[in-house]
Amino acid sequence: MTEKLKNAGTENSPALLEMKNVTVVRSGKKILDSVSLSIEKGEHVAIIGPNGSGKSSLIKTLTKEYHPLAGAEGLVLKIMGKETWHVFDLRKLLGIVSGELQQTCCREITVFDVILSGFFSSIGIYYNHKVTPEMEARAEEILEFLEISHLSDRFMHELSTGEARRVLIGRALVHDPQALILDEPANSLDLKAMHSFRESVRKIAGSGKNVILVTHNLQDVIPEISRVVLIKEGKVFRDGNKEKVLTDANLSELFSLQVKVLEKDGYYQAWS
Ligand SMILES: Nc1ncnc2c1ncn2[C@@H]1O[C@H](COP(=O)(O)OP(=O)(O)OP(=O)(O)O)[C@@H](O)[C@H]1O
Repeated sequence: MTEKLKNAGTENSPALLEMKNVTVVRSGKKILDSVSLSIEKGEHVAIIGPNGSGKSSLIKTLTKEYHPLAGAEGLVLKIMGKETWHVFDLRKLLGIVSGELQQTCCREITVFDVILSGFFSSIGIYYNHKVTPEMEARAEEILEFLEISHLSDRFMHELSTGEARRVLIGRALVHDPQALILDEPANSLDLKAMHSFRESVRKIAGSGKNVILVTHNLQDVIPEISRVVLIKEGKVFRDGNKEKVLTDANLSELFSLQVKVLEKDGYYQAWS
């Protein structure tokens, strides 16, 4: 057992995540296999793996969309020290941005309404939603923080992918979550959009929240992320310090391909 697992949080300051022996089975297949992973409050972590390795399933297990196989020996799944969560409270704690969410939001809804709708866990504002002046002030504050106030009245379906991605970060931030979880965040962003996106995420990483980045692309790993977890075939394959984990040998074994890793100014790239 690693030191990180032994020391997962304390009673007064619990770990953001404590997972031990978590196995998830879907359609008769083990998609997570005895996963043990602990993430401290405020820690920034990249979870990297090939397509189909189980990254999104791991996140869906955190958000209670997928459930671990009950009865596994030594099974633990705690978030902020608690095993049982109301899904609504969990959504306030974990701000999630994914490609799936972007597809759902790509409609005739204004940016301002999409951000506000984070308060109601909806997409858009409906007649039964009571929007308070405090909520509007918070939405405006977030637009400013992310430097996207100029997009406020634009419709989501008219935005570029990069702009929309930053709006979704804004939606995820309304509740001031402890963790921002980004699932394949920079997919299909061009160089400039990727730069703006990274700058937004770096700002959030500097604000004391956890940034948990799920990706198969090394370029997404911002310098603030110091720990990397490699996932292969539903298992934790490597877990540790970024410099020690992101090696040619580890990445080659992870992707079953000869891979060369390059680092420049705190950013990484993989060549095959
Ligand atoms: N609900 C489900 N029912 C059946 N199989 C599933 C389900 N969800 C995930 N899987 C399978 O579990 C495996 C892991 O999927 P997952 O989406 O977690 O991978 P991933 O690492 O996020 O992949 P990608 O990088 O392509 O998004 C895949 O083989 C997938 O087909």
